[in-house]
Amino acid sequence: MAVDELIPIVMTGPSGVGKGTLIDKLRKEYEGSFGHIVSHTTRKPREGEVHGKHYYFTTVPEIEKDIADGKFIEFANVHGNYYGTSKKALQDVAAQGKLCILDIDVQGCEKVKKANIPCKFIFISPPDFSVLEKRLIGRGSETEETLKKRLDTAKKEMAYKDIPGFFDHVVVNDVLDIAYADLKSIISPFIDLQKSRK
Ligand SMILES: Nc1ncnc2c1ncn2[C@@H]1O[C@H](COP(=O)(O)OP(=O)(O)OP(=O)(O)O)[C@@H](O)[C@H]1O
Repeated sequence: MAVDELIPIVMTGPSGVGKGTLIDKLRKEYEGSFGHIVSHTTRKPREGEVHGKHYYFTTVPEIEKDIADGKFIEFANVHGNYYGTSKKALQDVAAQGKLCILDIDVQGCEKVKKANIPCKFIFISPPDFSVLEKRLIGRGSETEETLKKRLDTAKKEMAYKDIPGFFDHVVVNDVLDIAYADLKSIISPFIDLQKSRK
């Protein structure tokens, strides 16, 4: 498949499915092809997360003002925290001739679609629901309360993958290497295009 436009790649899927893990692998293998889009969030930093690198950590009043000013292409309030991608963050990456990869939730995808921004939409799905719970517990990032919230949200998000035409691709993340190979086959035409434009 040939592509002729360096459109952003949007990865979504329930919390704990492995989006971050897959994106990290892509970034390692194709170092230099992907720009770094720094999202904004009002959640507290996890250990090791750096402001301006992993996220712009911001406050609710600040992000609400920027959203009202139309500075975000998508944003969502997930589990009581805002997450969003500013237009400027995408422009910064495009200006460097790099490929954008967005890790956003399903609500964010809806907003990007409504904003008519052309993107490649990829849903990362768990093989089954119990796997999600295991991965979230295994990651050690959740309290009992946030785990329940994430799993409740995940149930709703999973329904979207079956909406005809909503996603361009669904990748099942069961065995990591197989999921990664599937993802690579979808993304490699974009990598080729990005490299040819250097
Ligand atoms: N195929 C896989 N098999 C087993 N474990 C996996 C697999 N993919 C990811 N994991 C593990 O599952 C946990 C959740 O993965 P990750 O943090 O990448 O999820 P995420 O979708 O980015 O979540 P969030 O949206 O909450 O950031 C991590 O501990 C990761 O190492």
